[in-house]
Amino acid sequence: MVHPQEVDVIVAGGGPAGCVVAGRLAYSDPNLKVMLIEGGANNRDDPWVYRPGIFVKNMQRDGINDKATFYTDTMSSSFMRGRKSIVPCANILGGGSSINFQMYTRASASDWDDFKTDGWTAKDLLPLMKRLENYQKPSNNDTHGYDGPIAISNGGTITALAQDFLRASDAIGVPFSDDIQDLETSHASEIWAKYINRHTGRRSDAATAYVHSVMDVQNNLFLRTNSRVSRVIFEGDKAVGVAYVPARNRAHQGQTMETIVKARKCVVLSSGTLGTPQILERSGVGAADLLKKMDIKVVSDLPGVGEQYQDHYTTLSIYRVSNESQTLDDFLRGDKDVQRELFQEWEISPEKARLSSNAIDAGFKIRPTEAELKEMGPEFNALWDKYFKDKPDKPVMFGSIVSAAYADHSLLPPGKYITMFQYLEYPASRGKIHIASPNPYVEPSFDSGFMNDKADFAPIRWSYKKTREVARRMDAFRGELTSHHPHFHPGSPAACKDIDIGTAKGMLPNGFTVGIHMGTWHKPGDTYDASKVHEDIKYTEEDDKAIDDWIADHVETTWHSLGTCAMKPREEGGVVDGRLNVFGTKNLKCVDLSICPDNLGTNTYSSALLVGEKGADLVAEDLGLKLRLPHAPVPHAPVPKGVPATQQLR
Ligand SMILES: Cc1cc2nc3c(=O)[nH]c(=O)nc-3n(C[C@H](O)[C@H](O)[C@H](O)COP(=O)(O)OP(=O)(O)OC[C@H]3O[C@@H](n4cnc5c(N)ncnc54)[C@H](O)[C@@H]3O)c2cc1C
Repeated sequence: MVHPQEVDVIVAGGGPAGCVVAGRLAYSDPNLKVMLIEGGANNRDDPWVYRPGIFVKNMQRDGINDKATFYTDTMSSSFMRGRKSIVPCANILGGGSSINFQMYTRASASDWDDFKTDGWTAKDLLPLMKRLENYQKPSNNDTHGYDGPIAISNGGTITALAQDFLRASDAIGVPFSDDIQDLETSHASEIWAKYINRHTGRRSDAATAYVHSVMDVQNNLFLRTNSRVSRVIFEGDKAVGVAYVPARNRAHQGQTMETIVKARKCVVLSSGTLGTPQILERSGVGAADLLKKMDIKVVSDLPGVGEQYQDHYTTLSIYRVSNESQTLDDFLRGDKDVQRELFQEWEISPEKARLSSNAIDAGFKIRPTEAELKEMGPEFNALWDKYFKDKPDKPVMFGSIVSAAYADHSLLPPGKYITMFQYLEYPASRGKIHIASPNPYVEPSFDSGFMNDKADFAPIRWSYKKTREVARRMDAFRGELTSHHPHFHPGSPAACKDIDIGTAKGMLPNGFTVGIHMGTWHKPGDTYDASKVHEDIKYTEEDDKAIDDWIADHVETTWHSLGTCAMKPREEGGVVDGRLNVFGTKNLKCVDLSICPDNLGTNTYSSALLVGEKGADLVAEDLGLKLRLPHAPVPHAPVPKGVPATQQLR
């Protein structure tokens, strides 16, 4: 199909939010011409996207993987002991939803209320939260939806390790709940849901749900992939179109080859937290000082563009588990027989296959007790008083278990592993991103800001200890993989102990070196006794320092970027108003997670979809349209029944 040079609405960026806006608007009126322009490739029916269990492959940085863009800190950071952080972002249609880990959580009600913007309270947004979901789990509350395009389920299998984790979490005071994504619970564990359709075993990505579904039944949604939007075209302060360039600048000796498409009604920027501010700045919307230095004509002086970058912070610790445990390690390591078996299983019965899962089957949200708070130091306590104390629905940390090592297996000893992820949900640290040139191919200047507020160390330190106590209490626990833990002094009682001797001998029964003794180098742990009553490990100040150094050396993105084009008053550094209009412009909206003025305690796919749904409503209102519900049938997925699932046996 030849693409028109003029449409009604242009959506720049095909992540979750952009897919929702483009798909909802196009479906609402077959006469409305909508163009979605995405920098990455089309994800349609890509088996490396839709098979859930292979998601880690999307994080390979081998020069071939172009499903992600890897943003690297421009300067090394003294807060991370001279290190630079790397934040991978999606570069494919569907955005993060095509490559993410598929973990389903939702923000707390107070997170939305804290936006302090009309129309954006949790109560206002609840109908939209429901509208997007095809919730396929049993539920104990009425906050979920059953007729939407995005499937949420427990996936094909849940490992016994997840049950082991839940039991051990209970033993340290984190109770089990059926559903902690009820917008209120902040201290409990659950079987962690996934963006996987339980009937098809496929990933539930936003492009398949909102865009391919409409393109299958209508011809007014024009999709342009591998095309990077370089800038918005303005007539005065009115957005009238965009210019885009080929995603890879291989032709024409580095010259930019722009194509212009006109938008009769409006332009929506949805290029994500790290993409959208760059487009704005290249278009003349940003801090006037910065733009003038680059000879960019100022359309609207908005110093908040690209500022207040936020994320969640991940540390991970890896543990040995028994040889009998069901983990994905052999599959991930590249064992051909295991890979063949698992891929075949997925082809034959995806509804119950091991690959119809992300192997992240359980997790928790936690808040500290009074006693724990006392140990967390003045910086965090000041933050607690300001941010958490009066908001009982806000968790401080998330923890989850992966039934495998989330690591490069070529660097690990043989064996079976679990990974404990620790996620800081509301960091106080802030970063920023700004263009370094008007040229869309030049890398921006990026400061992740990770750990630049000291208050962020204590909760991560606390949650490392918590998840370690959980791991030690699991029946399957067989030691700590010392390379993936803090380097405690070898004489400290807190020092990590690697694989237990029984597990080592079971794994390498003919090994002559198994169990040899050489001082601190080789000292296999005692045989593990699962029936033992555990005492919490006691940490000294020196131990805590070792944990903080480890945090500085290893803390990373949770891939949950937000906040660089905040929805707040212009005089407070805001970029968009409550209707997502960019201040000082006309017919231009930002609709993605860049608009969040504050953090959201959740894995952010649900929030990106929600911002997309809200954005779709706002544009529809502007254009005098009414959205058509339910949405077009999702390809490959059975039509939702619109009723809550029961605990069906398969
Ligand atoms: C590796 C990874 C793992 C994650 N795991 C989870 C998880 O398990 N659960 C969860 O809830 N969330 C997870 N997330 C987060 C979630 O996917 C994101 O929060 C969500 O995708 C953000 O949506 P968005 O629409 O704001 O932007 P994005 O998803 O970033 O989409 C932006 C889109 O715009 C495109 N783009 C950028 N610049 C341009 C340009 N100039 N022109 C045209 N197109 C452009 C990009 O290619 C991308 O497709 C993960 C994210 C990643 C990257």
